[in-house]
Amino acid sequence: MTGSSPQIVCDGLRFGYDPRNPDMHFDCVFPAGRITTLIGPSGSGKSTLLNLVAGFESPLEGRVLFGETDMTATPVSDRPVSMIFQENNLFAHLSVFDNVALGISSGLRLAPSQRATVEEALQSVELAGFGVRRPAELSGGERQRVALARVIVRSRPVLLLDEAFASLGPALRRDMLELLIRIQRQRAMTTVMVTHFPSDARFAASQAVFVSGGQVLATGSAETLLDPERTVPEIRAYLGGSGGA
Ligand SMILES: Nc1ncnc2c1ncn2[C@@H]1O[C@H](COP(=O)(O)OP(=O)(O)OP(=O)(O)O)[C@@H](O)[C@H]1O
Repeated sequence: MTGSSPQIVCDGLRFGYDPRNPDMHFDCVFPAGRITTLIGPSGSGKSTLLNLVAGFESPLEGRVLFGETDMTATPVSDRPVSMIFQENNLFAHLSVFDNVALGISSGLRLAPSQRATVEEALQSVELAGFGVRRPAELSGGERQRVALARVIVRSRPVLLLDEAFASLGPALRRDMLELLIRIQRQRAMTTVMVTHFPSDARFAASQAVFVSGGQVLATGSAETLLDPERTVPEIRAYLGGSGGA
């Protein structure tokens, strides 16, 4: 793998939570340096696919490739990935500053220049001065911004988001997506974003992967795949009458 962000290939992945019944089968490509949205009905396997890419789950067959590198057997901690979940991204007993600093040093031993890096990251997510607080003293949106600040200092080339902003209201979700886009563009991270909001997917993503029944049913440009007028019947049905506001 080169220093730049890798294309991610899920090549013939077979998986089942019951290994005797590998009922999921994923083949797809997440283009290098782009934001891809992973959409599909509830229970279709989106989080499972994301967890296979992150390394939290292991396929029974197939390979996960980051660029030319086969990551299939690589432990989560050794994959060049940052991940943000809907909740519980932060350690409750640590300050906001330390939660971000963990992205640089798991032992929280930081050189002065690294402490400055943490402060800069907090500033860039508009949380300057919040470093001394505990996560419980923040709003849900602020907690997710701390998680984004940690993504900034970790500086990994791959970013995975599993419904990261789902519990926030529409205006705040849009603000968070704008922040995400800004951070993603600065580093050209290969980004995969699971969301249940087609409008969020259309706003942030250039590519889309549609998962249904444990399989990838369609991939392509987000603009086309998420347009009820131009997409395939399965996605039109998923988007519903309103076109998926
Ligand atoms: N840890 C687990 N053990 C057993 N089955 C699981 C586990 N996690 C998920 N599943 C099952 O695997 C299937 C896919 O789940 P997954 O969470 O990947 O779907 P999803 O598309 O992300 O759903 P949602 O949009 O509701 O979050 C579902 O049938 C789910 O019940």
